[in-house]
Amino acid sequence: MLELRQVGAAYGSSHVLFGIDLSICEGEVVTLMGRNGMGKTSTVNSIMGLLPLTQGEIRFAGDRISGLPPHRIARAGLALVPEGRQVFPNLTVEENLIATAANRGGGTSPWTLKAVYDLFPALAPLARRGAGLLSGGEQQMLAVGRALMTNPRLIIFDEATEGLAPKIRAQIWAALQKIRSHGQSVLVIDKNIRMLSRFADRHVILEKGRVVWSGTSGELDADEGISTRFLSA
Ligand SMILES: Nc1ncnc2c1ncn2[C@@H]1O[C@H](COP(=O)(O)OP(=O)(O)OP(=O)(O)O)[C@@H](O)[C@H]1O
Repeated sequence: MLELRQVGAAYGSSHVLFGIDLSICEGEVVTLMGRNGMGKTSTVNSIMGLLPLTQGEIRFAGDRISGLPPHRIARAGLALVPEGRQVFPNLTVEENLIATAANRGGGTSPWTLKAVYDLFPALAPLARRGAGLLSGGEQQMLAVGRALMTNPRLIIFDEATEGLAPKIRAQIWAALQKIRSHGQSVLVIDKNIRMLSRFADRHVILEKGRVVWSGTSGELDADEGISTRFLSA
């Protein structure tokens, strides 16, 4: 469904990605891991059309999407829950959810307002509250809900639990498990390797803008050295 072939990218003259290969099949959950500054967010930005490619190509659902503007890529069925929970602060919770509503994936049981409130019961009583007045955890739930309301073919979570209190973090992980059980294809970036190995099918580890390891959760669990070599601080 998503395929990156030999993707390179740069911020101006500063090259940060060097020939990334990555693929995600329908219904698969794949993680992108690596220490700080290794290129995870840059890879996501390349997929979403926010960072131009210097080499390679990105295909999604059979079509080439690299080179398209971000709104066209989103319309093709890709949704991003970015780092730092971006919601419209001047709209209410419900307006935020409705603002993005669509059925881009064309699924038969699309996400609706009710389904999002069932997923995050804490949001329902806040429906008419301005999103800018929510706590960090509530804003993150809303950011996930907004992405789901587009009914994407593939949803990308970039550090969705970063900086949240443990209780809220657990709620977001529980929601991600439910989203996954809907058969949703997911690309997830997070530092919690234990949660990721339980949650995902496959993993891709980046180091200095290159893929240095990829494999299944079983392979990751079987070799503790991988985590020490590529992930620990
Ligand atoms: N806007 C930017 N301009 C110039 N260089 C950037 C920019 N954003 C990121 N970089 C550089 O690109 C490289 C990869 O950064 P990136 O944010 O993709 O890493 P990351 O793996 O997502 O890290 P983190 O976990 O800290 O978010 C780093 O060397 C970083 O300094």
